[in-house]
Amino acid sequence: MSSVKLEENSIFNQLSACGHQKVVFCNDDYTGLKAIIAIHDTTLGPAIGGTRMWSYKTEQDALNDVLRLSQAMTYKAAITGLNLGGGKAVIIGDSRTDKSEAMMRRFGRFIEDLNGTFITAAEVGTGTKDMEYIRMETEYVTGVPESVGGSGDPSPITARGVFMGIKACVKELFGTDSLAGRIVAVQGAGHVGEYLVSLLRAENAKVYVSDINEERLGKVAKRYGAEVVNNNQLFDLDFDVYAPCALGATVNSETIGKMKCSIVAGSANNQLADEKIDGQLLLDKGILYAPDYLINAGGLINCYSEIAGYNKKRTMQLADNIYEATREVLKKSKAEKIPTSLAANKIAEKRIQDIKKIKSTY
Ligand SMILES: NC(=O)c1ccc[n+]([C@@H]2O[C@H](COP(=O)([O-])OP(=O)(O)OC[C@H]3O[C@@H](n4cnc5c(N)ncnc54)[C@H](O)[C@@H]3O)[C@@H](O)[C@H]2O)c1
Repeated sequence: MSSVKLEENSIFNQLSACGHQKVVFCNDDYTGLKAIIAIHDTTLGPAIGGTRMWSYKTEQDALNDVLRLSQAMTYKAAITGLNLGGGKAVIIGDSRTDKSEAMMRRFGRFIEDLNGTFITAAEVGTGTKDMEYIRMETEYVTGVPESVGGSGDPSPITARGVFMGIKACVKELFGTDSLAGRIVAVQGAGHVGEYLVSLLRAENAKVYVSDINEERLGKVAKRYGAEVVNNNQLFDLDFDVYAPCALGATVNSETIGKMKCSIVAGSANNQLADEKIDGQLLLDKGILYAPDYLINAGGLINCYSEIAGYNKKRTMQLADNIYEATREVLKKSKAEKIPTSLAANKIAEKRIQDIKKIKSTY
């Protein structure tokens, strides 16, 4: 324990509060690059996480965001059984006007300096083209286009993981994981939503689908034989599974009050508006919630596969493992009478502690 006295709002205190290992501030006046790379935990392997480019109002906002997001990546990798740690990067700026090839390549050189302890991918405000620029300066980047040896669109893998999460919940409640005759409401007919609808329909589930993009909604519904429903009236309907595949925070005290379903399982990030309050509300109401960061881990699995040498069959297998991982979370939640979100966090933390212990021997 250090005897150094730190100011109340010191960065070191902030790092200690969430257990971060390292934060790197990257500055380059020529390209205008101002980035922060946060490495949360590398017990399980190199820290992986996307690079977000955003017009943060203050440096502190950027730091808060990168610390929060990198910690979440540690949990996601741990619970999915991947040998990866958690990290994240943010670039401060407007991705539409401030980005350039030189800036992204300079950022790639900062990543290279970290010698493989941090691997990045595309996130909000960055895309495959940016990853290609970063790749020119470092090999520690994933999510480059298929044409240059990458793994391409992760959405089919993400949908597969969500499908497995739904099946695990259905098994828990109904004793069989067959979806034939079950009713699933998919909110959001985008990349993941469309693949999910196709998997559900292939197993003869009845599917309601909603989206604010009418054209896309109509196309997806027609292609797979799903029923279009009004997004605002979704919770008036009776269905077994609510699959949020559009926005976060759609599971909150108001919507939980209206829900008639018995399962919540979808791809959207941060589905619970307040993890503690809403996790408990769902538990009290007897609604099974498949933690979002577990069942939407397909994107991360895709990146992992890219690092290990892409193999489609192996990648699908890893996504299928989400079934057993979800079963384990549900079992723990039931045994300890705790929300599934908390059960998932505990399982992730235990895996990290266990591996830390075995690595401590010479
Ligand atoms: N693509 C992936 O591999 C992946 C991985 C992990 C998590 N996710 C998360 O899953 C969700 C869906 O991702 P995606 O790649 O399919 O995105 P997408 O942008 O392709 O699709 C989102 C869809 O939701 C619709 N939508 C937006 N607001 C809506 C609203 N209020 N009500 C209903 N529909 C609405 C949009 O019109 C769009 O069709 C996002 O939250 C994303 O962060 C995606």
